[in-house]
Amino acid sequence: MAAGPVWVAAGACRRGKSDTGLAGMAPLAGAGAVLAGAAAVALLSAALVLRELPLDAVLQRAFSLHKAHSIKDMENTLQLVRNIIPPQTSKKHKGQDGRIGVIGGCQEYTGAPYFAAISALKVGADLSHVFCTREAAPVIKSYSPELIVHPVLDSPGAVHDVEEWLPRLHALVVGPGLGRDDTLLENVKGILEAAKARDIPVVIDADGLWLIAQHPALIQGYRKAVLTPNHVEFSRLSEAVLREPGNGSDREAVWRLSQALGNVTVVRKGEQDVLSDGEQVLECAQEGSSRRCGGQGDLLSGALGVLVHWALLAGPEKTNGCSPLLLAAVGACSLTRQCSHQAFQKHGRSTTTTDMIAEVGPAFHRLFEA
Ligand SMILES: NC(=O)C1=CN([C@@H]2O[C@H](COP(=O)(O)OP(=O)(O)OC[C@H]3O[C@@H](n4cnc5c(N)ncnc54)[C@H](OP(=O)(O)O)[C@@H]3O)[C@@H](O)[C@H]2O)[C@@H](O)CC1
Ligand SMILES: Nc1ncnc2c1ncn2[C@@H]1O[C@H](COP(=O)(O)OP(=O)(O)OP(=O)(O)O)[C@@H](O)[C@H]1O
Ligand SMILES: [Mg+2]
Repeated sequence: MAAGPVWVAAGACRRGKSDTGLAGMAPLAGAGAVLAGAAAVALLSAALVLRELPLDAVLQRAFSLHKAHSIKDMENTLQLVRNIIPPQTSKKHKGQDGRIGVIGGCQEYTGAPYFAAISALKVGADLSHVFCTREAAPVIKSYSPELIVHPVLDSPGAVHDVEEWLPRLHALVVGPGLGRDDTLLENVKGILEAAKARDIPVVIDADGLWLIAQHPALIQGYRKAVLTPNHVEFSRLSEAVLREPGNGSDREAVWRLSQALGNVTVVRKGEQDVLSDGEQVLECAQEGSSRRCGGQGDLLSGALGVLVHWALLAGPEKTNGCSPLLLAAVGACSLTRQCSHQAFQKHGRSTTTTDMIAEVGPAFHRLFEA
């Protein structure tokens, strides 16, 4: 089996809540690691409840206590990601493995929504829709016959036009190539409200995060939302929500932002990805590449849209009580970095996101099926 992601986990995944916020341990391999992880999280939870230790001291202790077990946790976490992947059988019909909608695509940016939507298909969704502006539609359609492209995002009835499709969609990816036009952002506000009303999970990235920084209440407390900020987007969000610049590379800042947003899952991308649902903090340092071409975050957001659907569908017995969105984010982060790593080995300095998307199949197999 390929070396999995290098994880430093504040605590292994756990089964539901009890009075300490922890409950029965995962009956999985590496139980020792799970116990250590649980101890770390219990320590964190207890300290937070008692407010006796400053959080950073608790986090440091949690992480140091846990470092020794991170390999076991890493295997444990990766196994949990594998658990949520639906089997491929002849008994399924088109759409059952996922129908994903990407909300984004405007005159300036047509690549980002394409990258997100095609990545969702390559990960294993059956159908991938893009809801973009009228002028972006023919361009995105020209990239790929596999995508179903709706030129509605700047129409007067944009919210209604998208809302009509929501009953047929399992998850939305909001923001790739959206741009910051006020009318479009206003339409996306309505689309987010409609998605929440239907309990549809949403991945929010790129200019979708620009919108959230202006109106955090849009997703406050919506635990089926995952935010995927890069460094700059994280600072904007942290400034808007916590009134502090937020050093995105430290775990506490990510944990705080998730907490402040009501346990919305936050994935702060970077040299290491830091992930938190406001209860646990995970880090992914899966070897990626030193190539920083645009579009890699779009690959991640598209992959995440599918994995979120699968994780929620799998149910707690498969996720062992771990947050399904956090697990899905772990999977998407490690997959994106593995794609980057594999593509860079072949193309070096000339690697593009298109090359990375071509690696989704082999990278997925290597991480989750081999
Ligand atoms: N082919 C396409 O269609 C693509 C379209 N895309 C779409 O573009 C839209 C805007 O996206 P964006 O990422 O440029 O965001 P934005 O906040 O304007 O950046 C402002 C400043 O932040 C910095 N900076 C940027 N990234 C950083 C990072 N990772 N880590 C650290 N710093 C970073 C950098 O600052 P500088 O280096 O200039 O000082 C930059 O100038 C969005 O809708 C997206 O989906 C992209 O997905 C790519 C492919
Ligand atoms: N310094 C780094 N070293 C290794 N991997 C990195 C580094 N910075 C980011 N990554 C990885 O690159 C991917 C995209 O992260 P990035 O911060 O570029 O997102 P983004 O700016 O939203 O990308 P996009 O251009 O699609 O908008 C993620 O998988 C992240 O883990
Ligand atoms: Mg981005």
